[in-house]
Amino acid sequence: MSHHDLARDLFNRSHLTGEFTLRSGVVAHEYFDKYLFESDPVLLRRIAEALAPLVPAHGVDALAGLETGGIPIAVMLSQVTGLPALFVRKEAKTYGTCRLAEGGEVEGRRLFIVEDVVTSGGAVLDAVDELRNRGAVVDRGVCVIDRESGGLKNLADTGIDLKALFTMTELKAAGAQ
Ligand SMILES: O=P(O)(O)OC[C@H]1O[C@H](OP(=O)(O)OP(=O)(O)O)[C@H](O)[C@@H]1O
Ligand SMILES: O=C(O)c1cc(=O)[nH]c(=O)[nH]1
Repeated sequence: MSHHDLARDLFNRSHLTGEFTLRSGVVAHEYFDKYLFESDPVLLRRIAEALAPLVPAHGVDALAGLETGGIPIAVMLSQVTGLPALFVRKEAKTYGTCRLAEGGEVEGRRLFIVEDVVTSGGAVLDAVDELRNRGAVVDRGVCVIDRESGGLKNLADTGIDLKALFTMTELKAAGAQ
Protein backbone atom coordinates (compact mmCIF):
# COMPACT_ATOMS: atom_id res chain seq x y z
CA MET A 1 0.00 0.00 0.00
CA SER A 2 1.36 3.43 -0.97
CA HIS A 3 2.06 6.58 1.00
CA HIS A 4 -0.87 8.13 -0.83
CA ASP A 5 -3.21 5.31 0.21
CA LEU A 6 -2.17 5.76 3.82
CA ALA A 7 -2.78 9.53 3.57
CA ARG A 8 -6.26 8.93 2.17
CA ASP A 9 -7.16 6.36 4.83
CA LEU A 10 -5.80 8.51 7.65
CA PHE A 11 -7.72 11.54 6.38
CA ASN A 12 -10.97 9.62 5.96
CA ARG A 13 -10.66 8.16 9.41
CA SER A 14 -9.74 11.22 11.44
CA HIS A 15 -10.52 14.50 9.66
CA LEU A 16 -13.34 16.49 11.27
CA THR A 17 -14.92 19.80 10.37
CA GLY A 18 -16.54 22.25 12.77
CA GLU A 19 -15.13 24.74 15.23
CA PHE A 20 -12.18 23.57 17.31
CA THR A 21 -10.04 25.49 19.75
CA LEU A 22 -6.53 24.12 19.39
CA ARG A 23 -3.92 23.74 22.12
CA SER A 24 -2.28 26.95 20.92
CA GLY A 25 -5.55 28.84 21.44
CA VAL A 26 -6.14 29.28 17.72
CA VAL A 27 -9.66 28.46 16.53
CA ALA A 28 -9.64 26.12 13.52
CA HIS A 29 -12.39 24.80 11.30
CA GLU A 30 -10.82 21.44 10.72
CA TYR A 31 -9.26 19.00 13.09
CA PHE A 32 -7.50 15.65 13.01
CA ASP A 33 -8.81 13.48 15.81
CA LYS A 34 -5.72 11.35 16.26
CA TYR A 35 -7.51 9.01 18.62
CA LEU A 36 -9.65 7.85 15.71
CA PHE A 37 -6.62 6.61 13.76
CA GLU A 38 -4.75 5.44 16.85
CA SER A 39 -7.61 3.22 17.98
CA ASP A 40 -7.63 1.39 14.64
CA PRO A 41 -5.02 -1.40 14.95
CA VAL A 42 -4.42 -1.77 11.23
CA LEU A 43 -4.09 1.95 10.59
CA LEU A 44 -1.88 2.46 13.62
CA ARG A 45 0.47 -0.29 12.45
CA ARG A 46 0.60 1.13 8.93
CA ILE A 47 1.46 4.54 10.36
CA ALA A 48 4.22 3.09 12.53
CA GLU A 49 5.64 1.15 9.58
CA ALA A 50 5.68 4.35 7.53
CA LEU A 51 7.36 6.25 10.38
CA ALA A 52 10.03 3.60 10.98
CA PRO A 53 12.34 4.72 8.12
CA LEU A 54 12.37 8.21 9.68
CA VAL A 55 13.94 6.84 12.85
CA PRO A 56 17.75 6.98 12.62
CA ALA A 57 19.39 3.56 12.51
CA HIS A 58 22.01 4.68 15.06
CA GLY A 59 22.22 7.11 17.94
CA VAL A 60 18.76 6.64 19.44
CA ASP A 61 18.44 5.01 22.86
CA ALA A 62 14.66 5.27 23.20
CA LEU A 63 11.51 6.64 21.62
CA ALA A 64 9.80 9.35 23.67
CA GLY A 65 6.04 9.32 23.09
CA LEU A 66 4.32 12.48 24.29
CA GLU A 67 1.16 12.29 26.40
CA THR A 68 -1.43 11.48 25.31
CA GLY A 69 -1.63 11.01 21.59
CA GLY A 70 2.08 10.37 21.05
CA ILE A 71 2.10 7.36 23.34
CA PRO A 72 0.16 4.80 21.24
CA ILE A 73 2.28 5.74 18.23
CA ALA A 74 5.49 5.33 20.23
CA VAL A 75 4.33 1.93 21.47
CA MET A 76 3.58 0.67 17.96
CA LEU A 77 6.81 2.21 16.62
CA SER A 78 8.67 0.47 19.42
CA GLN A 79 7.18 -2.83 18.25
CA VAL A 80 8.20 -2.12 14.65
CA THR A 81 11.74 -0.82 15.34
CA GLY A 82 12.66 -2.78 18.45
CA LEU A 83 13.63 0.44 20.26
CA PRO A 84 12.35 0.86 23.80
CA ALA A 85 9.65 3.45 24.45
CA LEU A 86 9.25 6.08 27.13
CA PHE A 87 5.91 7.68 27.97
CA VAL A 88 6.38 11.39 28.60
CA ARG A 89 3.81 13.11 30.79
CA LYS A 90 2.78 16.73 30.36
CA GLU A 91 3.67 17.13 34.03
CA ALA A 92 5.56 14.89 36.39
CA LYS A 93 3.43 12.85 38.75
CA THR A 94 3.24 14.37 42.21
CA TYR A 95 3.16 11.01 44.00
CA GLY A 96 4.56 7.51 43.60
CA THR A 97 7.72 7.66 41.50
CA CYS A 98 7.10 11.36 40.65
CA ARG A 99 8.35 10.77 37.13
CA LEU A 100 7.89 12.91 34.04
CA ALA A 101 8.91 10.07 31.73
CA GLU A 102 7.67 6.59 32.51
CA GLY A 103 9.30 3.39 31.38
CA GLY A 104 12.98 4.05 32.00
CA GLU A 105 15.70 6.54 32.74
CA VAL A 106 16.10 9.82 30.90
CA GLU A 107 19.44 11.19 32.09
CA GLY A 108 22.19 10.83 29.52
CA ARG A 109 19.97 9.01 27.05
CA ARG A 110 19.45 10.01 23.41
CA LEU A 111 15.72 10.31 22.97
CA PHE A 112 13.69 10.51 19.78
CA ILE A 113 10.40 12.41 20.09
CA VAL A 114 7.22 10.74 18.81
CA GLU A 115 4.20 13.04 18.47
CA ASP A 116 0.83 12.87 16.75
CA VAL A 117 0.01 16.36 15.46
CA VAL A 118 2.16 19.51 15.41
CA THR A 119 0.57 22.94 15.08
CA SER A 120 2.67 25.62 16.84
CA GLY A 121 5.21 23.10 18.13
CA GLY A 122 4.51 24.25 21.70
CA ALA A 123 3.76 20.82 23.12
CA VAL A 124 6.96 19.35 21.69
CA LEU A 125 8.99 22.33 22.91
CA ASP A 126 7.62 21.99 26.45
CA ALA A 127 8.42 18.27 26.50
CA VAL A 128 11.92 18.77 25.10
CA ASP A 129 12.65 21.47 27.70
CA GLU A 130 11.56 19.18 30.53
CA LEU A 131 13.50 16.22 29.16
CA ARG A 132 16.64 18.32 28.66
CA ASN A 133 16.29 19.66 32.23
CA ARG A 134 16.46 16.05 33.34
CA GLY A 135 19.64 15.40 31.38
CA ALA A 136 18.27 13.82 28.21
CA VAL A 137 19.82 14.46 24.81
CA VAL A 138 16.91 15.40 22.54
CA ASP A 139 17.25 17.06 19.18
CA ARG A 140 15.09 15.11 16.74
CA GLY A 141 11.86 13.26 16.30
CA VAL A 142 8.79 12.61 14.20
CA CYS A 143 5.15 13.54 14.09
CA VAL A 144 2.36 12.05 12.02
CA ILE A 145 0.73 15.33 10.91
CA ASP A 146 2.26 18.77 10.43
CA ARG A 147 -0.54 21.31 10.30
CA GLU A 148 1.89 23.71 8.56
CA SER A 149 1.34 26.44 11.11
CA GLY A 150 4.98 27.19 11.80
CA GLY A 151 5.57 24.41 14.31
CA LEU A 152 8.40 22.64 12.54
CA LYS A 153 10.22 25.91 11.96
CA ASN A 154 9.73 26.96 15.60
CA LEU A 155 11.25 23.65 16.60
CA ALA A 156 14.11 23.91 14.12
CA ASP A 157 14.90 27.36 15.51
CA THR A 158 15.51 25.77 18.90
CA GLY A 159 17.61 22.93 17.55
CA ILE A 160 14.95 20.24 17.16
CA ASP A 161 14.77 18.47 13.82
CA LEU A 162 11.21 17.15 13.72
CA LYS A 163 10.12 15.35 10.57
CA ALA A 164 6.48 14.89 9.60
CA LEU A 165 5.01 11.83 7.93
CA PHE A 166 2.30 13.99 6.31
CA THR A 167 1.49 17.66 5.94
CA MET A 168 -2.11 18.75 6.28
CA THR A 169 -2.02 19.80 2.62
CA GLU A 170 -1.02 16.29 1.55
CA LEU A 171 -3.75 14.70 3.64
CA LYS A 172 -6.43 17.00 2.31
CA ALA A 173 -5.34 16.33 -1.26
CA ALA A 174 -5.41 12.58 -0.70
CA GLY A 175 -8.79 12.78 1.03
CA ALA A 176 -10.31 14.78 -1.81
CA GLN A 177 -9.58 12.08 -4.40
O1 LIG B 1 1.90 22.06 18.26
P1 LIG B 1 0.94 22.55 19.31
O2 LIG B 1 0.39 23.92 19.01
O3 LIG B 1 1.49 22.43 20.70
O4 LIG B 1 -0.35 21.64 19.23
C1 LIG B 1 -0.33 20.27 19.01
C2 LIG B 1 -0.49 19.53 20.31
O5 LIG B 1 -1.85 19.66 20.75
C3 LIG B 1 -2.44 18.38 20.81
O6 LIG B 1 -2.33 17.85 22.08
P2 LIG B 1 -3.39 17.96 23.24
O7 LIG B 1 -2.98 19.07 24.16
O8 LIG B 1 -4.76 18.05 22.65
O9 LIG B 1 -3.12 16.65 24.04
P3 LIG B 1 -3.49 15.13 24.01
O10 LIG B 1 -2.50 14.47 23.08
O11 LIG B 1 -3.25 14.77 25.43
O12 LIG B 1 -4.92 14.94 23.59
C4 LIG B 1 -1.61 17.53 19.88
O13 LIG B 1 -1.69 16.18 20.22
C5 LIG B 1 -0.23 18.07 20.10
O14 LIG B 1 0.39 17.54 21.25
O1 LIG C 1 -3.34 21.90 17.54
C1 LIG C 1 -4.04 21.07 18.14
O2 LIG C 1 -4.37 21.18 19.35
C2 LIG C 1 -4.55 19.87 17.39
C3 LIG C 1 -4.83 19.92 16.07
C4 LIG C 1 -5.34 18.76 15.45
O3 LIG C 1 -5.62 18.73 14.24
N1 LIG C 1 -5.52 17.65 16.18
C5 LIG C 1 -5.23 17.62 17.47
O4 LIG C 1 -5.41 16.58 18.12
N2 LIG C 1 -4.75 18.72 18.09
